[in-house]
Amino acid sequence: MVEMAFNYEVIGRAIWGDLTKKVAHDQLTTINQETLAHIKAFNDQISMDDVMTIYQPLVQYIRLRYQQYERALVERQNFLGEPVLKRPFVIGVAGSVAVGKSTTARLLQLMLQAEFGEKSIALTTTDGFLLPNATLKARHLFERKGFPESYDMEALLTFMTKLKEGAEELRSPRYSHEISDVLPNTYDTFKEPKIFIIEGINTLQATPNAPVYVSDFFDLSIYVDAATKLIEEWYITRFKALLARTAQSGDATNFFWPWTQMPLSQAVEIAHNVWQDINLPNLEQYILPTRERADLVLHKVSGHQIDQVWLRKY
Ligand SMILES: Nc1ncnc2c1ncn2[C@@H]1O[C@H](COP(=O)(O)OP(=O)(O)O)[C@@H](O)[C@H]1O
Ligand SMILES: CC(C)(COP(=O)(O)O)[C@@H](O)C(=O)NCCC(=O)O
Repeated sequence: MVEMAFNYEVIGRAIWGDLTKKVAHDQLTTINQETLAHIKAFNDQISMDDVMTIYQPLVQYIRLRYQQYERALVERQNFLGEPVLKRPFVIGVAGSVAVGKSTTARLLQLMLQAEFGEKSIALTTTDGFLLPNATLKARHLFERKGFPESYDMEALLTFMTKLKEGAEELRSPRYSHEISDVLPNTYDTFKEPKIFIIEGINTLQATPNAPVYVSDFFDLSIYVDAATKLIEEWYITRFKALLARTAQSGDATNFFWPWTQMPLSQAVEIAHNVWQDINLPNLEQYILPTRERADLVLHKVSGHQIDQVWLRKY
């Protein structure tokens, strides 16, 4: 049996946190008050200690990788005697449902925007490429939501191809956790970003019947990891927050409304069952086995604190 994580350099929080101190001062991004305010406004639960200790060195590392990427692109086009193309540097973020992928991706977007400019950094999620709930139900796939067959992988691969071809304008369908469905005719649009972040449970998965993987389009991949029991806890906390928001809105058409009309303990029990029957098997069978594909693993412990960063050696 091959030991897990054997292909990674496992770097503890304190050592990782010290890395930016070794970067020449003129290259160091200082997180200004404005960026901190944006982060707080987006999620006030995010620890500022994590922002400084984990994310600041990570942004430095991404900048390094971005510079290497740009150089390689110029050298390749020079070799071919062709003009240099505008191809975004693509970062994929993977991990379980509710592990914190979208929070990590948004945090990275805000921090990279401070460095590269707001318009340069775009973000989308593969949730938008899920088949709509009505289609999943019609195909008897609703209990398989999040599993590979519940996505329109062809549309996702077409999107990735256009993105890397440097399309001038591009759009991706939007998913809403509030209604737990893809929003009809609602898109995010992108105009030639320098860095494109795409997050989703399936970003490192193989694509059945297609010659390429989504991750073939990535220049850097990140897997957000944690013990399964903790992720289940975070899933339930998020569920309760969504219920509270729905109850407060008084919107009886909301997907979560029926759960607001029963005792909380009963609703939470249903959520535990959804975790047990859908999201946990998906994690064990399809998501966790992709972890070792990632260039970098952010390992979380209680309270979402990152205790280790794993950097792939080979
Ligand atoms: N760094 C963090 N600090 C505090 N809470 C977090 C952090 N990351 C995620 N969360 C919370 O954990 C839950 C799941 O996070 P989310 O980003 O929605 O996960 P995912 O996109 O992987 O499903 C949410 O309630 C979110 O607010
Ligand atoms: C949309 C998802 C597949 C992916 O979610 P995410 O990683 O954004 O949390 C997931 O949230 C989901 O809906 N799973 C199906 C079972 C459930 O309702 O949780």
